[in-house]
Amino acid sequence: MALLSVEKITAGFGGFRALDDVDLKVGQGELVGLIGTNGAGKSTLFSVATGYIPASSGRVHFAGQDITGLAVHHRVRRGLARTFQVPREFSNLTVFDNLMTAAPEQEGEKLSALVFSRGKIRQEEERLTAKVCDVMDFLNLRGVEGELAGKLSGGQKKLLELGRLLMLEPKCIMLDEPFAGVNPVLIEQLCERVIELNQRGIAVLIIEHNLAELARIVPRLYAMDRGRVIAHGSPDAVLADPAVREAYMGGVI
Ligand SMILES: Nc1ncnc2c1ncn2[C@@H]1O[C@H](COP(=O)(O)OP(=O)(O)OP(=O)(O)O)[C@@H](O)[C@H]1O
Repeated sequence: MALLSVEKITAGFGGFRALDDVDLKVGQGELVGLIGTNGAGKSTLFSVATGYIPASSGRVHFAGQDITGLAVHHRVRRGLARTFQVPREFSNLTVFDNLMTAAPEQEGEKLSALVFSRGKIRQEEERLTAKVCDVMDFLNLRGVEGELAGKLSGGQKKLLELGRLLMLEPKCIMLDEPFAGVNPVLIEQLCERVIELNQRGIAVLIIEHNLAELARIVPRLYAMDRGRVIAHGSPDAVLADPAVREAYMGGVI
């Protein structure tokens, strides 16, 4: 059974249909790519799957449950989380604090904390600090932990955004153009991290325009055009598909 299953999804903006009867599946621990020309509907599909935009018809299942009507934070709690094309870090907070604030629930912030012992709150803070340190080590962000996030390079912001996802302990991450605006050295680093996360069992769905880079790391690809899935399968098969070649530059890829 698929971990994430998007079934016959239609969604749009006003009278415009951005997604038209879209089916897509990501298996447990799978690494899947999603490609398509500008405006094909890729980000909208991410938004529908993660609850930012409602579907007008169709269902979304995650880990065997129907999550179609659930709010974003309930989907996150179940382990489904996404990044955005433009990272959404808190630019006036440090890297460390950005990671700290991404953790799902912090005892020290809850009203019920008033009745918790100080020791318990401190324990929770220590646990979170250790987790932040693990994430920073994993993403090679230790050297900038005290920097304001707004001052980071484009690539470091993408790493931080990935780090904020990891604080949520997700089962499935959806990465929206993780390599866009990132220098080649950091792209390499991001690729390695994504592959390693996947090897640890996290399912990954990646939207990427850098087809060569994507085809190198994913065993399976979906291609979209004008709101519909037009091909899926191995990267070689999808990139050779006539409908895909036609959609991209009239058949020149
Ligand atoms: N908030 C919105 N309001 C109106 N139309 C929108 C909105 N968001 C997206 N669209 C339209 O929906 C269509 C699909 O957009 P979407 O961003 O999902 O495409 P995409 O495949 O992610 O494109 P890109 O690769 O350029 O990011 C486009 O025609 C876009 O203009």
